[in-house]
Amino acid sequence: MPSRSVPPSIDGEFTEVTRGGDDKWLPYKTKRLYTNAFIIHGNKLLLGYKKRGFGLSKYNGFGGKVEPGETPDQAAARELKEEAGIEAPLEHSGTFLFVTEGGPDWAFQIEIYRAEEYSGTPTETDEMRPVWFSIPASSETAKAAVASVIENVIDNDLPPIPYESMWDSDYLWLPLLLSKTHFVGRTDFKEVDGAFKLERWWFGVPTSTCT
Ligand SMILES: CNc1ncnc2c1ncn2[C@@H]1O[C@H](COP(=O)(O)OP(=O)(O)OP(=O)(O)O)[C@@H](O)[C@H]1O
Repeated sequence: MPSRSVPPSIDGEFTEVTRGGDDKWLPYKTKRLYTNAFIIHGNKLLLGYKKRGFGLSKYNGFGGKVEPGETPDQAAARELKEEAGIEAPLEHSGTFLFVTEGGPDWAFQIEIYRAEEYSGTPTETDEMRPVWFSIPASSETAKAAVASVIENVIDNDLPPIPYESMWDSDYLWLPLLLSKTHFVGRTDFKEVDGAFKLERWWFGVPTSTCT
């Protein structure tokens, strides 16, 4: 059987990590840039509970639209400060394109960031309520957990990452972010009665990082 091609929006050499659904990728006219930032502190992950607007009642990283004249890096730092009240040395971790059937004719291009340190105190704002979750142990996170014990920031009483209250595609790429693996991806959703259903997806990592 011939191997299936990567989605048309993916440029460059990437090795597939996961895909699902058919190959009928939705068309879109333009892309709009957004950011999403995640703080990983020892074995804890900081998420925000969205109190208004797009993604209402979901847990997500902190982020929003890249404003005219801003780079995505600048927007990510600004949104983290505005929505969670903190600053962090954010590193770019991945990019994905999100298109919705029954939604706008443009695609969200979401630039994802991570940081393992931060300054300030996560503070609830009009838009987001920051909440810590525990990161499950794996070979990578076990190392972080050891570091947490040393730093005395370990906390075993936290709830696990609430994938059931997050975007349906988060479980596909969040483990890559947690393990510091750069990724690219594409998701197509269908909007039915205000709910977003994942229809097809593709995520990959740069071929040069594969062994
Ligand atoms: C599968 N789809 C998705 N998966 C994961 N995250 C997603 C997402 N689709 C949008 N997001 C994020 O949701 C935030 C919306 O931002 P949003 O509140 O609309 O922007 P901004 O803060 O600029 O708006 P206002 O100031 O309220 O106008 C922003 O972080 C964006 O990256």
